[in-house]
Order: sequence, then structure tokens, then C-alpha cells
Amino acid sequence: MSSSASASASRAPAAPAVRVRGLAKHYGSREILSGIDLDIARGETYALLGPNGAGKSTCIEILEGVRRPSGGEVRVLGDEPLGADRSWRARVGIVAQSTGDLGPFTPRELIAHFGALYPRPRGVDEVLRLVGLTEHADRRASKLSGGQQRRLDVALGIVGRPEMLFLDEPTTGFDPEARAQFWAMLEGLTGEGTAILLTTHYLDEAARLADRVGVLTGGRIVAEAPPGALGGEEARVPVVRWRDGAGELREERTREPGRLVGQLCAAAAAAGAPGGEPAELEVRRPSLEEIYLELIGATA
Ligand SMILES: Nc1ncnc2c1ncn2[C@@H]1O[C@H](COP(=O)(O)OP(=O)(O)OP(=O)(O)O)[C@@H](O)[C@H]1O
Repeated sequence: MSSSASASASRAPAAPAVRVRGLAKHYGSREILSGIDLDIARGETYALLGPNGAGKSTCIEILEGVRRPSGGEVRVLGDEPLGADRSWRARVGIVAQSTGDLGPFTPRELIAHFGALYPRPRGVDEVLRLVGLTEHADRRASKLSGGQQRRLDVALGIVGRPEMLFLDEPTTGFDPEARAQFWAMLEGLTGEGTAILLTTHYLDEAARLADRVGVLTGGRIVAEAPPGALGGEEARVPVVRWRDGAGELREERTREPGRLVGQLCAAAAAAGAPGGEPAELEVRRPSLEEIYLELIGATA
């Protein structure tokens, strides 16, 4: 066995999809990424969240090998992306934030053309079906709606059966039905072992798709956890809200909302409140969006 063959054989089973240590990036004197660590396992879906301009696309582009880091160590599928060879590129799928003009070609032609660049492409009809473009397969790409063009971008990202798929704001412009179809399609891909790194501003999308989410702000990943655990236990303490007898809106965070509601109802009943409960009574757990906004706000 040649030394390079033995290196790739020893690397193949063990290499995680992504391993990043101390990733830094500055544009001129502006530091965008200040030393990021990131691990994504095979078959895992990781959603990178963060406000506009936080550096999510910069980070993804470095992992795709199309942008040079200023410092740190980056490995994707065991290799350094910058300058990686063709065989590495064939294992990676990219759906960038914006795609150029796809010219006068149809989705069917484009999927067939791009598929031919890969050793094990999916069938054209399968890809059209997966992204919901079967009905529009033979229309010029330039005549498709914005959401349909985005589906075509996704089609070109998955046609090569990537082991690692990068999706930069993939569902921008999708209608709700298309988003639901897209989510189901991605769940199918992860079932096949594809690792996915996705950026999104839709918190419901992150909650639905991601095994873990990371919040990038101020050049760092300030929180990282499964969507249901982001921000830690403290962030999920329920809030009880009600209007008191004097008409004032009150709220209290408590780990025992049932007990507080019981006390409030007993007091309201004793005071003769209609229905025996305080007006506008509600118990809520903070949503992922609220927790995210709190994390962003705290960092800012
Ligand atoms: N080629 C470049 N040269 C200089 N500055 C850049 C370049 N590309 C991006 N930036 C700046 O780096 C910062 C991070 O940009 P980036 O696109 O990575 O953010 P983002 O988190 O993906 O934002 P969004 O959510 O708006 O897509 C921004 O302030 C942006 O203006």
C-alpha cells in the first residue's frame, strides 16, 4: 500500500465530518472570527445561528475551502479544505447563500450536467423529486420563481451524494409548504449518514432540523447545545403571567409554576374573580427564539 493510500485508509473511518480548532479570520484590521472550535460528527446536523454579519458565511466558506482562514486548524472529512483535491470536493456539497445566473438551462439539464462531475451521482428524476421540482424540470432556470431557483440550488448541492453538506440559509424565499418538504428531504439525507452544517435565521428550522445549534456572535461561539437545551436549564425556567386585582400586568419566573398558579387561583377565587382565576393567566416556557435573543443581547 502506498503511503498516501495508507494515510487515507487510516483516516477514512475515524475522521469526523468537521474538526475546527482556534479558527480566526480577519478582513483587514477587522476581526470576524476570533478563535472558533467546532466539531460535527458524521450524520449530524449542526445549525450555526447568529445575527447578520456575525461571520456565519465566512466560517462556512472557510470550511468549504473557498476562503482562506487567518489562523487555526480546519479539517473537513479529515482534510484541509483549502487546496483540497477533486476527490475531496466530490464528497462535499455546497449550497451557497447566493448562486449566480444559471443561464438558459433547465433544472433537468443542470442536474444532469453537475451530476456528471461526481462518481456516484443521484438520478436526475430522484433529485427533481427530492427538491420538489419535477413539474418545473423543463422550464428555463431563469424563469423559475425565487423559491424554485433556491430549490434548484439545493438540487445541485445534493446531486453528488455528499458526505458533508453545507447549506447557507437554504430556505430563504421558500413558502411554508416548500420548507416542510425541504425539512423532510434533509431528514432523509441524514438518515443516509450525510453530515450537514446549516446557517439559518429561522429558529423553528434550527429547532426542527439540528442535532445541535451553535450561536456565533462577537467572533465566538457563545453557546452550543441541542436546541432543547440551549442556554442551559436556567434559560428554560417557566414564566407565569397574570393581571392582578389592581389591573396591573405581573410576571414571575418560577421552577414550580403549578404551585404559583394554585396560589393565584385560590387568591382570585377568594376575591370573587370570574372563573376563580386571575385575568389573562398564562404559563410559558421561553422559546428557542427568546433564548437565542437573550444570548445575543447578553453578548452585545
Ligand atoms: N470579502 C470581504 N471583505 C471584507 N469584509 C467582508 C468580506 N466578506 C464579509 N465581510 C464582512 O465580514 C462580516 C461577516 O460577514 P458574513 O457574511 O460572514 O456574516 P453572516 O453571519 O453570514 O451574515 P448574514 O447573516 O447577514 O448572512 C460582515 O461584517 C461582512 O461585511
